[in-house]
Amino acid sequence: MKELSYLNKFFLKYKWQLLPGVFFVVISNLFAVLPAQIIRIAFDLVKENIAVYRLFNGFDKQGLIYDIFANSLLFFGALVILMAVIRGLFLFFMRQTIILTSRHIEYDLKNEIYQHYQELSLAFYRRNNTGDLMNRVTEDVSRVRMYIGPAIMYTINTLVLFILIIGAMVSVNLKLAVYSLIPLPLLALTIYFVNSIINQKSEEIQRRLSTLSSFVQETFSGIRVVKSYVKEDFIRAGFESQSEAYKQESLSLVKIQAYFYPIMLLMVGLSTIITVYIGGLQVMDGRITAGNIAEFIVYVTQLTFPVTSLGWVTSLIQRAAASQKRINEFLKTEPEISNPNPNPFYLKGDVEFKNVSFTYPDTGIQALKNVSFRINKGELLAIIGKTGSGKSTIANLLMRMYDVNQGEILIDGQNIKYINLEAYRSKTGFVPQEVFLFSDTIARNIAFGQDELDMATVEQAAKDAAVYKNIEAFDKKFETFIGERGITLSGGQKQRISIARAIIKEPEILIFDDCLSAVDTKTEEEILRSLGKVMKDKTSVLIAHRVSTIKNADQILVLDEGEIAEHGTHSKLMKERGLYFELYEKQLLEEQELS
Ligand SMILES: Nc1ncnc2c1ncn2[C@@H]1O[C@H](COP(=O)(O)OP(=O)(O)OP(=O)(O)O)[C@@H](O)[C@H]1O
Repeated sequence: MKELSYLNKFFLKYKWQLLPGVFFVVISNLFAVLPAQIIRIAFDLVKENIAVYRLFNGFDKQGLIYDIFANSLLFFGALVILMAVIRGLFLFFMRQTIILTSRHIEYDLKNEIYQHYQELSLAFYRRNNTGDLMNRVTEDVSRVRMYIGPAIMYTINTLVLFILIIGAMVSVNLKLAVYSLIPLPLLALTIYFVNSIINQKSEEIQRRLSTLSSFVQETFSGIRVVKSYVKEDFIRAGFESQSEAYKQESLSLVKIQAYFYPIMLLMVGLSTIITVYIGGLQVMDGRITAGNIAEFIVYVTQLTFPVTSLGWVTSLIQRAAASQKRINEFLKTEPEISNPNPNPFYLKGDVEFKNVSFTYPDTGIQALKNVSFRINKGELLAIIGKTGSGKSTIANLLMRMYDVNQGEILIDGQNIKYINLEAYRSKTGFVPQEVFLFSDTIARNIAFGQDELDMATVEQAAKDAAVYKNIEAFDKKFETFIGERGITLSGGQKQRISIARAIIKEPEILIFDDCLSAVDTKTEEEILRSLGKVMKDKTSVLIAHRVSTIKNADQILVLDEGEIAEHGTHSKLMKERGLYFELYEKQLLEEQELS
């Protein structure tokens, strides 16, 4: 319950919508209780009038008495209908205020969580899986809304109705009131237990369903592997057993649900029988009228739904509290990387690593050890090294996806931790190793970093990334849709679109993380030639596996197990006859064998 207090700020924000809602609940309940009293008056009237009518047996006036009697009954009937209509009107207002507000709060909460997600650093996304992130912003928020809307509305409704009805019952006859109310707490308890079981079962079904969907999603994404290994039957059997488990859970839920209504009706029936029996005794003793019994039966029926909702509401609140706890866990997670400095920052492009060491926080893998180098504005630094030697880690640190453990990274002479991060990132073009393109048009994918789509610059960026001709060859050219609903691009095309996206920002620093791996050496040369123009006067970091890609760089770093093994220009490193030289010779040999 403590967790739910997080929502109080929203209640405060929407108090002028919620307070009238509470008022409408009270009024609607008043009109729910009044008809019972009208029914009592009408009932007693029927009894008295029948006696009077019989008295006039054989007299002319008997017809007149009948007319008066019938008209007054019609009048009471109309009154009950009127009350129901007025009640309906206020119930409508009640929903329009309370339930509507709950939707507003749901919207605010979703946006707050999403906003917070975006502030969290890469390490957070490594720790938590996407499914979990999605669930908290959708499923959990929906459960919390059930507390804000229906749970609160029904709680107030039940409270008000209880006070009004029990007050009315006690004022008529205390003994009858106590007896007819006895089965109701039992009903509330039973509903609570049945509901808890239903919730447990529903959650289990939900879990089974998501396992089933993940299974289907994964097997369809990997359908090429499934088919090539002729594993269709094996996969089908897996699907069947997952479906069977889902079916069994669903069947057991249906069984429990089948108990729900009979139990409820049994308890209500018990209350009515007790009311009629004890009420009858009281009428015989002359303490109440027969009309009072009718009045009490209406009261008991009216209490049924609120009592039922009491059990339901309790489990709703429990579920909402558990969901809010999960949401709070994420909301209270502090971003490890934050923007410390809102002052404007105009990036020039000098970069320096000073004795940088870095260990990944979750795995404890030390990826860099005492790395130092300096790149002046306009220079090209190339990084080469075995797989896992720490090349991408340098790119990650340069984008400040993580903070270093030891040493410092200086940008234009200032520590990267203290400069305006947004200003810095917006002037740094990063092409990651794993290309990610959105399910959107090619034009919008390239223009991702732009505030407004400008086709002239999009086309220029495509030309600079040497992908323009490929795009022009598509039917819809730059309007071609890519991703799940669109065409499938080749690995090399994707890489070049990703490059175009980075250079369209006109960045001062460019980082290419092994983004030419999927193109042949001829295309690679073409890309490097056209990129040469873009990279002129800009600071660039080029991570590559092929020596041919990087030999013209101003400086080359050779990394080995997180350390700089060699550092210098191509000719210097060739003279040293170390790792770089070995790599060069090996790759030269491979190329000769291929050609
Ligand atoms: N996000 C991460 N969390 C934990 N450990 C990581 C993470 N990324 C990389 N590592 C580890 O850090 C080390 C250096 O990895 P890095 O990606 O920098 O190597 P690389 O030289 O770029 O390799 P490749 O050429 O294969 O891309 C590896 O041992 C890797 O397992």
